[in-house]
Amino acid sequence: MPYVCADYSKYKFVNVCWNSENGIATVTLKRPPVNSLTAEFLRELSSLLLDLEKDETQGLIFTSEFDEKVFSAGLDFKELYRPSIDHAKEFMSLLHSFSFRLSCTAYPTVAVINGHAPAGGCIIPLCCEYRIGLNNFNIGLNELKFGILLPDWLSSLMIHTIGSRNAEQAILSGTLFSSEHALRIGLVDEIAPTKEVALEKATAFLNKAKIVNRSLRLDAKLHLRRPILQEFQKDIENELAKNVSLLMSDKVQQSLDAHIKILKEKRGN
Ligand SMILES: CCCCC/C=C\C/C=C\C/C=C/C(=O)SCCNC(=O)CCNC(=O)[C@H](O)C(C)(C)COP(=O)(O)OP(=O)(O)OC[C@H]1O[C@@H](n2cnc3c(N)ncnc32)[C@H](O)[C@@H]1OP(=O)(O)O
Repeated sequence: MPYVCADYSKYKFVNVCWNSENGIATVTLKRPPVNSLTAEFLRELSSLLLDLEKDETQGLIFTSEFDEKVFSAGLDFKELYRPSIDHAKEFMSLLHSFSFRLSCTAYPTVAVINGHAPAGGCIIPLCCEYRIGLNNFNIGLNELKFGILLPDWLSSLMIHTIGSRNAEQAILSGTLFSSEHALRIGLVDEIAPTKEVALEKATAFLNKAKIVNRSLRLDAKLHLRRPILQEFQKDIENELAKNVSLLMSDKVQQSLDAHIKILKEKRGN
């Protein structure tokens, strides 16, 4: 029977509920207000994956504390506006390593998407093996709309999930899909009426995975995900440098500035 060694209470931006009967960890993202990804958050998430691996977790469910509002708003605009070059490099490297690690975990993974998941907010769900959405949320890689070229590994995750034709149309048009549309194109696997039902469905998916030998399953997962994993590992230094220079470019910085202003105006700040 699995047992917990790591001290999960040390984490600031996630709540980990580890079920010692079935070895399933439910990880609730709770970085207010919208679970946007900062370097500190990514560092924490990466360290969490290592702890879960050491504890021989049998399955992982990601969900958000901000139920029916937002799963994750993607990369943190405010942190990425006029960063130092060192911070930009560190951020891109953390984003890359966390996404890679989540894509090839030894244990099965599910995202319960209980709120909006635009742009980088879709990264965790796409790295997971299975996605369950609630109604009335938007999800998609809409980066091109605000002048951000996706890293190859991220396009590749989308292609793996919804197929090349759908991915081409989705990425090139920068579409944010409603939950019903996301279900039709396979961006989510199921829709649930409530978070509780979604968590039950997630557990059912993870229980199904248990009937397969763990190490055989991992071999098969790595084989089936080889095209994505190759994109992650391809020319890493060059890819990271490309993303850093895109982030530091005037065009992207102006776009971030405009977005921050739009969000401020929306709140009447
Ligand atoms: C930029 C990177 C370039 C480098 C390229 C290299 C690699 C790229 C790899 C991946 C690309 C990914 C890019 C991204 O993810 S960019 C971020 C895209 N995200 C968005 O466009 C979402 C913007 N937010 C929203 O649409 C809405 O906030 C929401 C998520 C739908 C929630 O709406 P709601 O009405 O519930 O809340 P508010 O809008 O009032 O917001 C509340 C609060 O949150 C702040 N906030 C929202 N989004 C972000 C964010 N992404 N980063 C930081 N802060 C955010 C908002 O400002 C409000 O703050 P306040 O202080 O006013 O309370």
